[in-house]
Amino acid sequence: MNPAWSYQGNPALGKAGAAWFLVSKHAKVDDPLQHPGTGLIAFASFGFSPETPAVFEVPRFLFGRDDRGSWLTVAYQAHAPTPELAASLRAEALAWRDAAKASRQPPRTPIPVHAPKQTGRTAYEENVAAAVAAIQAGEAQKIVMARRVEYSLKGEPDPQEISSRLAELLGEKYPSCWIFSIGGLVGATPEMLLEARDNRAHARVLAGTASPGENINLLESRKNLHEHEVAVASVTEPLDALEVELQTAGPYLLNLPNLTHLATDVSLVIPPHKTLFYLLEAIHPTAAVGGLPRRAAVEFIKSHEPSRGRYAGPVGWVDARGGGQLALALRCAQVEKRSLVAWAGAGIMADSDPETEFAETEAKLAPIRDCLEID
Ligand SMILES: C=C(O[C@@H]1C=C(C(=O)O)C=C[C@H]1O)C(=O)O
Repeated sequence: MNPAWSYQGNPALGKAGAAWFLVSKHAKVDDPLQHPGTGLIAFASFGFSPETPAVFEVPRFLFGRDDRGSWLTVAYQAHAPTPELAASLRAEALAWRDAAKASRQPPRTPIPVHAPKQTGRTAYEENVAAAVAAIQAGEAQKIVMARRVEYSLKGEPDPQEISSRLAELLGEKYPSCWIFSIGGLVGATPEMLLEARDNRAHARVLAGTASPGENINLLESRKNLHEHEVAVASVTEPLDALEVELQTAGPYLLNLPNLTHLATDVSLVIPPHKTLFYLLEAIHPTAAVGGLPRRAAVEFIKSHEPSRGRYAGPVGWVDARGGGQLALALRCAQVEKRSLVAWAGAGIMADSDPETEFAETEAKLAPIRDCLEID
């Protein structure tokens, strides 16, 4: 279904924010509920780097639900909106909802795929060794290296159905994570880049990981604590430079079904007349997915990895009141016509071991792998 509004091209986050500000300012919004998720909403998924085209759009119809109830939002563009037009769109939306309810309850059974042709293990371990060498040579302090794994889908897949099924399965298996499905990128992420409501925002920074069977106490591991500190500083330092008032709480242990992370919460006050996008542009990519210094790490990533697409980019939704949630697109896969492309990465420091880092990416692929039936 065509969106009511979409941003074309590959915007820098600040530009996307400016476009959204204009749309929000000029839109006529009738929203009797006025709570998070109601009113004018856009779904957004940006690339890890600005060369990747973003998906940023207002759906024509949106069915929302929270613990207070459910609602329907209809969005449209018209020069001279009339009550008749609104009524006919509402009728169309309800018919669409009923048809969707009747036809497709995605089965909650694993998605059949072929085993990947290659794990990419050797290439990944070589990349990690190269990153360690670059760090030891003083080119950077931390570089996050990621790998992509492609599963081909069996049978005659319907990408829309695969996306809904993957989102359902992830929601069931990873209830404490943020589930997203935007433009075929589907995942269950534990990391919140920035969520905003009124003039307050909040981030959850993750870095430092213990995989199952790895017998370490992250809160006593110098390597992991240092890796974590670097990631937290990559969020707080740019915000301090913008004179944003902030507080941090952490590190603490975040236990997930597949692994444990070191986590720090950052709370901040959004400066007057500034938006979520303005702050995002200052911190993305954080050292949780890029590295330190940011520019050197991103250059290294670009010269050693294929394009990450929208993996490790901001993903979520924004409203017209300056609120929203933009998480980091991790633990996710891009659904293509005949394949599913999953990504996972790990933060590399001077003393990282390629085999251990590979094992960590395997653990980070678990959420996607848990939803597949691999032959
Ligand atoms: C890069 C990923 O995860 C990030 C890297 C982490 C680490 O290296 O310890 C931990 C959490 C995430 O910030 C990923 O899941 O692909």
